[in-house]
Amino acid sequence: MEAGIVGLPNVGKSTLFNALTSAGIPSENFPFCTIEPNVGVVPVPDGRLDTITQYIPPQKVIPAALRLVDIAGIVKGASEGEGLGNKFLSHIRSVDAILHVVRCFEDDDITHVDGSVDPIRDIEVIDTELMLSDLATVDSALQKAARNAKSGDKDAKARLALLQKCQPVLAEGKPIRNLIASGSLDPEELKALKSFGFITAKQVLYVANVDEDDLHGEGELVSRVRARAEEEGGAVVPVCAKLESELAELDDADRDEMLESVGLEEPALAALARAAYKLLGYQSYFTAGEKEVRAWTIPIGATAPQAAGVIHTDFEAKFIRAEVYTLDDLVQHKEEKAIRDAGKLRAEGKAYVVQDGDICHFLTGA
Ligand SMILES: Nc1ncnc2c1ncn2[C@@H]1O[C@H](COP(=O)(O)OP(=O)(O)OP(=O)(O)O)[C@@H](O)[C@H]1O
Ligand SMILES: [Mg+2]
Repeated sequence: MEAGIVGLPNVGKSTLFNALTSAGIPSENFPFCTIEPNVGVVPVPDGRLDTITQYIPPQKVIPAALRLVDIAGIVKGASEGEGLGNKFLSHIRSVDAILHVVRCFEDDDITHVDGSVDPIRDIEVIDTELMLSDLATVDSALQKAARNAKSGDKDAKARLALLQKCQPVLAEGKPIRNLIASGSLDPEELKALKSFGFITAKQVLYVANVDEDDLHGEGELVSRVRARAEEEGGAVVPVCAKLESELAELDDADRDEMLESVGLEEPALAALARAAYKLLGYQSYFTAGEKEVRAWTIPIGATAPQAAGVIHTDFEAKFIRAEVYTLDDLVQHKEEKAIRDAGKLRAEGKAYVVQDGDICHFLTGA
């Protein structure tokens, strides 16, 4: 899973990225501090991995990973080449989801490019640029599709028809995700849509970058962002990027102490990852053995062969069956052999829909 971080300049994107990835890239109080995009991989915290490793101690534990792309701040006019934004938008065309960092902290020492803190205005500036950028994409794709469709090719005609549905939505100032949410596209069209890399087709998770004294996001500014997210079926996670970056520098014991002293149960990454999973309709299953215990990310509803295909593309086609048990089975019986002896190790076929938290072995053919 890959998420792209967007937002106005100087709102805390790189601070957040650093806190999550411990990458130590520059995050200073001046707009456009980031120029080249930064890519980092963060492990997704999952307490179930700890439970599994209590019973099946492995040589290594591999949590699910979230790839983050931190790009330059986007300003008004970015889609036409203002600021640094335009060129960098291309770096987020392939991500699965957008993390939109919105400034919700008041601090006179930190420059706001528009002079005041106003999260909804800021969101609209970014949304407009993303829509204009998609509109440019749709316009050039339309020309190409129209040329190709002249040959009478069926696929080319379908692409043209799809683009003709997208164009008016964007021209009206609406994101493509509204078109998706309206349910008027069929599965074929939804699949084809991906190939265009529209930024506004992606789900958005708002990261409300809050003051140190509003860590739970109960303030007025965050509630405005929350209302906005609800309107579009998105979600908001309050994060104090500054505090998170301080937490990231500490060792485990000091971190727990600091979390307790500020009244937080966990670093924001855990909540962020959970929200991103939920928004994207993702879940995890596990593989567990002496060599490694590992979490894998799959869409809700994935069948056993599709889940196996995440491990290795060949496994999907070569899938024979899966042996599946649950975390509860493991806690109750303490080892796999006992689970098998108790008749709880289920043999599942191609149609099995993998459930969140399943522990699986896949049997595959040559
Ligand atoms: N929650 C917060 N409270 C107070 N200050 C913050 C908070 N989050 C970030 N800052 C400060 O805001 C400044 C800008 O942060 P950062 O460089 O991460 O922004 P950015 O969005 O990456 O900017 P650019 O688009 O220029 O790359 C830094 O000085 C940082 O310490
Ligand atoms: Mg930055």
